[in-house]
Amino acid sequence: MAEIQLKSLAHSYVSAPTGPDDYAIRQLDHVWHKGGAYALLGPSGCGKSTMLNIISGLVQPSEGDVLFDGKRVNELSPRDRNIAQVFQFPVIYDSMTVFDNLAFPLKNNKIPASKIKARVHEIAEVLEIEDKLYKKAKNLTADEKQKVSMGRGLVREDVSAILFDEPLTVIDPQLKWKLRRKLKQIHEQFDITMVYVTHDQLEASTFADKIAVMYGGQIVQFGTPTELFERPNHTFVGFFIGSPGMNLIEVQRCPRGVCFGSIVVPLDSWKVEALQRLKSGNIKIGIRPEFVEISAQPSDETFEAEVRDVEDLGTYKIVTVQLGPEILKVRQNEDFSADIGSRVHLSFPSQWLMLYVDEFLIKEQE
Ligand SMILES: Nc1ncnc2c1ncn2[C@@H]1O[C@H](COP(=O)(O)OP(=O)(O)OP(=O)(O)O)[C@@H](O)[C@H]1O
Repeated sequence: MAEIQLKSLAHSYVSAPTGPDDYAIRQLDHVWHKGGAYALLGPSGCGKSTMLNIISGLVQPSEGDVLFDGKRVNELSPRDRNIAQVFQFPVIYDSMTVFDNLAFPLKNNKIPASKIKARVHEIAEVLEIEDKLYKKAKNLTADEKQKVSMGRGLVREDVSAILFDEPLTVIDPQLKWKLRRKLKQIHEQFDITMVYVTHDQLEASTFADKIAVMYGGQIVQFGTPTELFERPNHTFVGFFIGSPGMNLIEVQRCPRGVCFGSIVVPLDSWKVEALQRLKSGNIKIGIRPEFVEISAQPSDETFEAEVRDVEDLGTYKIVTVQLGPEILKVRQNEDFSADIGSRVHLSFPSQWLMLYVDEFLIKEQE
């Protein structure tokens, strides 16, 4: 097991990159700590697989260093880095039995036969494929094959880390949940550094203690699922995490706050000071649908909006409202009711009203 550090890392598939758009990974520093269960979450094309392949050694970074426990490994082959990688589609030998597939990485490392047998049985038991051990892999279902593929990653006790690249894509939806739980359990049992790539926020938050959100070749936030929800560090995190995502409104500077259309939103004094200091005109406010409050009566702190839609989602409702030129989503309890076209009064509690300049969150200490 190792601590994996990425230092001033950048990667371009173009031989002579001319600008940031030519980079699949833009320069970043990041540490995956020893024994952590991490998810790397982001949309298609943001650079997740490139990052995994740089860690495992399948791709050589064009700039920067990869360090395992402080030692530079840029020149080491995947085998010498001792990384296990589980891909989207099962990588197994069809003509071998399940036992031989699982034993293969250990035989390669010259582990004694008795130890191999014990370890293979241990992993097969955890993955619930013990009864398949002496069957040919080609006779397995797609789910079982992927379990074997995962088992080949998990079987080695000496690995620096296990990297999972969307491993549950081929798995039946009902089994996905079970396998994710299983991986979590394996992590707790064996205490291995695991990095799990996905574009599914639910998958990321059920597996990982901490999630790195990637966007446009950058890690825009690294935090717990709660941190990503409550304090999105970048507008993309606000939009991508949550269902529906954060309400984001383009605004202008106004005395004591910001405004859009004829709506003036007062801000805490430290936010106003930050806006005076920062020069950019790219300003947004963000608030999650869960944190917008609706009241029947107006007050000095409310904004009048028009109800456009009320969607009943069983245990809660999503209310769509029009506030000035903007459409917002508000989450309400299942007992909320309002006629379409009726007026409601919204308030934005200041601790949940985020301010973004150039897409990044403005924090109080800045
Ligand atoms: N071998 C390659 N040669 C050239 N460009 C590549 C190569 N592999 C990836 N890219 C480009 O690099 C960028 C990042 O791709 P990458 O596969 O790392 O993203 P991803 O987040 O894993 O996407 P997905 O979820 O679709 O797999 C994309 O623009 C992609 O087109």
